[in-house]
Amino acid sequence: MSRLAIKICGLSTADTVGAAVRAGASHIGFVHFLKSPRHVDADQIRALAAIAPADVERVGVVVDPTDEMLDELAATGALTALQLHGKESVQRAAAIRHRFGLSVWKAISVKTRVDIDAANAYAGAVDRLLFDAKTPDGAALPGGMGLRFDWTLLRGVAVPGPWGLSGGLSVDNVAEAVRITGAPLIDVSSGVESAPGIKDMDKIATFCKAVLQC
Ligand SMILES: O=C(O)c1ccccc1NCC(=O)[C@H](O)[C@H](O)COP(=O)(O)O
Repeated sequence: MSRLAIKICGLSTADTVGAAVRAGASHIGFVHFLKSPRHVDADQIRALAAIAPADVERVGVVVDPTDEMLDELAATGALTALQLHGKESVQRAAAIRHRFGLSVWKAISVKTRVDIDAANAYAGAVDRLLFDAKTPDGAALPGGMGLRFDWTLLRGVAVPGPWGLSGGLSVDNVAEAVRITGAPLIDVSSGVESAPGIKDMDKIATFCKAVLQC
């Protein structure tokens, strides 16, 4: 079985980028969303991304971004992928992929099987689907809330193309999540923090170790 990919999301310091890389993360994520406690601006993303070796994918997380915002991020030359974490339509996702020439991920907010099925519409329009827990109406953030969904909804589902699992993962539950879903990529944020927006280097190390043992 091939090694699972790991994305540590919401990094905002050089130390924690280093910790993620040393622990074996294949992807590092930078949240560019002002309301998030993990928000980093374009200059910070440029500096943080430069710390990682070239073979580590650098994912910019955005929510219903404007082209101007994406122009600024793309101009950093720091990102290999954009993760669309808002209500972007299939057409908007495809247009972003075409315009910016970066790999495009679409986060799919999941509560029921209907949400999983709706992801099929993005087949061919994006490079990866990321199944994440749907946050409640009125929640402060559309992701990074430490919420999980019913992983059995993904059991036996033929996802069209590369995908990943996200939402409420931690060292205590990630092996079960992988066993149930068979996810090829695991994404985590709150589960490796000591407080919202504060990544914990030890938690990053133990989480990655647990994933790599799956
Ligand atoms: O993390 C954020 O603050 C965030 C804000 C706005 C949109 C998306 C955000 N995070 C996206 C991620 O990829 C998270 O890793 C994912 O939602 C899982 O988060 P968690 O449940 O905390 O592990």
